[in-house]
Amino acid sequence: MTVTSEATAEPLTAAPALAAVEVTKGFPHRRRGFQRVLGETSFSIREGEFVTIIGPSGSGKSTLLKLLAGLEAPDSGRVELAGEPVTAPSRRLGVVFQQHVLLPWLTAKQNVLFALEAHGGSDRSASERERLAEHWLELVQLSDAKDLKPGQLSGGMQQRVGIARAFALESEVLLMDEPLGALDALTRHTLQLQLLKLSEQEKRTFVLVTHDVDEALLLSDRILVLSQGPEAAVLKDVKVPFPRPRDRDAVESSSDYLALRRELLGLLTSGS
Ligand SMILES: Nc1ncnc2c1ncn2[C@@H]1O[C@H](COP(=O)(O)OP(=O)(O)OP(=O)(O)O)[C@@H](O)[C@H]1O
Repeated sequence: MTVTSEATAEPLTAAPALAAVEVTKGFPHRRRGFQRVLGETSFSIREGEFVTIIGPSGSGKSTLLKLLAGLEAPDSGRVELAGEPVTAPSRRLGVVFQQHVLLPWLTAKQNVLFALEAHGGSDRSASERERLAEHWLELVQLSDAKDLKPGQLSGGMQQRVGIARAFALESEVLLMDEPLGALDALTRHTLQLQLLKLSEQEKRTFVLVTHDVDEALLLSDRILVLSQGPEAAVLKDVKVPFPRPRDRDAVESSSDYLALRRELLGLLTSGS
């Protein structure tokens, strides 16, 4: 099924930071030989926007995020970053995955520093890199644990190191694939608020993949709902109207909240 995206219909008031232009993507399939996962999909994300991609399981959310990150190439169409084609991963596109791969022999701070050194370390002095690492670890409330190694940190703390590391790299766009997906409900709840605060303080563009409708409503300016695959596309582009800065209570007690939540859950279950 190919669904026309409504996302492109909305007038752009700021430069598109990231755009998917008629992208398609498929993979070899055991029985069918080949399966097209994403049908022709187009949308634009403005500079400074927080956009979340939700959709039924297996609809192609992670695949789409990998295309946006330049980690996979589309079969047709293109991804553009500020008008330039994205053909490979770059420092301008940061990525956070569900499982952070922290180097087990390095401390939390050394993990952040290692990434800073690997990604253009020569642009900054050693003391600047130190300052950045400390700054981001403080913002995710890990100053006290900065000298501990991953094996000494809880899952939520490791996830926060990964988030600090991704933010420290200061990419223009931060793409996050279920960054809180592997966490227990309470830790997830707390980290959602930290992510909200960080994203509101930072002037950059965010793209999040999540299964969690409440997380999407709390964090996003816009939610792109993917249709049920195969050949998924953007079924609906939902604007999230809650004013910023946000807090969870204000968002969840807003008169629009329940209606939007119901609409999103309806779209996810109907998928068409
Ligand atoms: N490298 C690959 N090779 C073959 N098939 C793949 C590959 N990557 C993804 N797929 C298939 O593409 C489809 C979409 O996968 P994807 O992980 O993008 O979906 P998703 O919406 O992120 O799923 P979920 O919500 O369950 O995480 C699935 O059927 C998956 O098996």
